[in-house]
Amino acid sequence: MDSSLLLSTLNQETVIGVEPPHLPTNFVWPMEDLVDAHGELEVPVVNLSGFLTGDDEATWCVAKLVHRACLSHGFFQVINHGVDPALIAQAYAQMDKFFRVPTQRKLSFSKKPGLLWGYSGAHVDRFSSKLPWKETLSFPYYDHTFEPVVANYFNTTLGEDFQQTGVTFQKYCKAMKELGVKLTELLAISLGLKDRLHYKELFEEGCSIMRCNYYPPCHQPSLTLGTGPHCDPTSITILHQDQVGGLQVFADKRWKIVQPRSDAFIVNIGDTFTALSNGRYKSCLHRAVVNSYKERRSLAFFLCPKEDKILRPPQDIVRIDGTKHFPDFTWSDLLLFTQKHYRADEATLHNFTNWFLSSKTNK
Ligand SMILES: C=C1C[C@]23C[C@H]1CC[C@H]2[C@]1(C)CCC[C@@](C)(C(=O)O)[C@H]1[C@@H]3C(=O)O
Ligand SMILES: O=C(O)CCC(=O)C(=O)O
Ligand SMILES: [Fe+2]
Repeated sequence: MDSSLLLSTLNQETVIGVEPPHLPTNFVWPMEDLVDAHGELEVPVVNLSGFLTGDDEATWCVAKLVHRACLSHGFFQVINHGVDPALIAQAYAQMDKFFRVPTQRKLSFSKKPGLLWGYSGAHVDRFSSKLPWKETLSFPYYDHTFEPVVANYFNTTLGEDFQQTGVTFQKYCKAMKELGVKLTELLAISLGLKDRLHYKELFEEGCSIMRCNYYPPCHQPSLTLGTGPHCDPTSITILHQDQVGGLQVFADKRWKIVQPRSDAFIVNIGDTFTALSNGRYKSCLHRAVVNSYKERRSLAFFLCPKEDKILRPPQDIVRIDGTKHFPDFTWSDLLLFTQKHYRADEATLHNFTNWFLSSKTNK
């Protein structure tokens, strides 16, 4: 399907009294992915204030909460995280400015094949079925070169009328990286590691992924999905959703609604951190549904380790567990798998492990 035709499908105006055309079949998802949610997920609320100010007792308390949440379905939310609410509001405002740009101009920022960075409309450039009802803008964040990589990205790739967007997301991503690295410390504590900084050096020079998700209203929301069922292949996701609601987590054999909280960031464990915890912490299975009455936005920051670092769980954990459940791999290996060989879903890590081991034995 031609991208601009597809995008006019995504962004069609509903005209009162005029029957909208049927959803194109490539947006229709299988029934098993469309099962209704049942009730709300009781999301553990982790108050970070004591941990962030070095209060040992408060740290111990939240580490136990995080441990329980990560053992069950790899999902919790954090409050008193230290991120300025005004910065979050500016990020949404700048994201809205981008997605309001005329279709042809957005298409001019399209991702190059095989690359993550840039604009995508329903991933029509990558997939021909189960198209997600969303537009995305993805860009890199790293800080070990001391250049403002996000501000530069917007200036050079999107042009000077997006200069303020770049400045805003430079600040936003810096805040996300700082929070993310602190969360790796809290996760190390929750796993009982002697060295609470054990994971930190994996991420300091990593290139993380910032993704703005824009979900237009859909006239047949029950037939499609904004983002299909999946576990994030990355390590830790720090997500803010607007107040419209749509994020759902699969827990206790049911899809559960995640009630938006404007003062909270949602944190979910990804496949890479599941491997780094030797399988103890669950990679959270989640999806995003759409609706017929209002667009929905989410800001997803995917913390990623340095691409070439060998990823393996701490020896203490493997010794206690008696076996190492995943092969040593790099984030570069897993990212390549999701971008060139496999569409990330609920079984990415299992299929990656088989692919990775078979490709090694065939060498
Ligand atoms: C490494 C990544 C691949 C995806 C973006 C990041 C982390 C989440 C992944 C994704 C969102 C999981 C669902 C499928 C996907 C194709 C999507 O809907 O965007 C995934 C992303 C991607 O491959 O672009
Ligand atoms: O938009 C959401 O709430 C979830 C998006 C998501 O899971 C993702 O981008 O990986
Ligand atoms: Fe996700």
